[in-house]
Amino acid sequence: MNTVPEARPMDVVLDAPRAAAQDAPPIVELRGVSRRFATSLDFAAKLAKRLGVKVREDVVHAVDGVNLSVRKGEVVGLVGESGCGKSTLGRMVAGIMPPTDGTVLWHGRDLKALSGAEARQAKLRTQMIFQDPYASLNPRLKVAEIVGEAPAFHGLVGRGGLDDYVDEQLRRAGLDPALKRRYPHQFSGGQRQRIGIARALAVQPDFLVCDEAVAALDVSIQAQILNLFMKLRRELDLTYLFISHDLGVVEHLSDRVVIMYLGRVVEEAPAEEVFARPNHPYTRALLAEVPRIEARKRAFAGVKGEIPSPLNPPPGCHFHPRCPHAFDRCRVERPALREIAPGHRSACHLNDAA
Ligand SMILES: Nc1ncnc2c1ncn2[C@@H]1O[C@H](COP(=O)(O)OP(=O)(O)OP(=O)(O)O)[C@@H](O)[C@H]1O
Repeated sequence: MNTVPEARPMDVVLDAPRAAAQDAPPIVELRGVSRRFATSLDFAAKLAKRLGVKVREDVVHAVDGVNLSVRKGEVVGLVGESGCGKSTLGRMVAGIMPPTDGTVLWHGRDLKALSGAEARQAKLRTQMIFQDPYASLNPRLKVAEIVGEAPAFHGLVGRGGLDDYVDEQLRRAGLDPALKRRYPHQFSGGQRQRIGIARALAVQPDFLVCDEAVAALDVSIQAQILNLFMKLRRELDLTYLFISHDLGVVEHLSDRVVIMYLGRVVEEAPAEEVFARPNHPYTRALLAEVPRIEARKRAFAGVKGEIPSPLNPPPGCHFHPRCPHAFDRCRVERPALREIAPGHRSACHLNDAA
């Protein structure tokens, strides 16, 4: 395939500014948010259900009673093993998936209570960037159409100014506007991610939810895209929820890190604090004996055993079957996420025993 070479080789040093955002108002706040999914029934079970026969439907507890806020100007890193509910939580934060229980507040207002126009505003101002940009780029549209479609539709720019507007977004995302008549398949993976970012920027968001946004890219390209996110943060005053299974990525980028395990938040703290003084046994296991330089490759090397199925999560503390410190209480009682130091919360019964 004839791809265009990477347009802007960049210095791969990550330089996330750790802005003090503790006092800023939350852009999004989740209060006691849960999301369950009924597993899909096979044909016979569906038929039986339709005929009024009681059919046992299994329920996946993807997200279970999460409180989380993302403040204006923050970069929040959300980390956990595959299947722990990160993407589901990200979609609820972005307002594109409603919770089964709990409330999502956007700039202090219940998302469900917004008028049609306000809900559209909320959707535009919060944009999601996904792992596989190619899957969400229409292969039949040229880059200029992909980037220009939404701002034109929403009246953010007049037809006369659209061409220049698209060029500006492409430049911001590190792409040469001269390439805008090309199709997505003519670009490399990193450049496609830049097209996805230009498309998101084109609707003038203030909040980006990045779901494994660099996971599919080579390490050197990952660093370029991460640098781009941080540059955009400085230029456009953006706020980020950065979802990743990769502790290395999150460490470099985040002001605050939230660790999830089987649908629940088990620890959250300023990034330096999580890496210097991890409290929860799960967080400590994640970080255990992971030499900094190797963190990318061995993000979860320290955690023994498999993550249990969210179809049937263990009672009490979900982590107890894998926890070397578990005692009786852990097997029956859900630990509350409580403050153990300023801005540092952990959900572990060991903190009460201490
Ligand atoms: N639409 C859905 N229908 C049924 N189950 C779902 C649906 N979406 C997610 N799940 C289940 O919810 C759980 C959490 O999934 P989610 O994708 O949020 O986790 P994740 O931490 O983002 O994992 P990964 O990094 O592998 O994407 C998983 O068990 C998943 O199979």
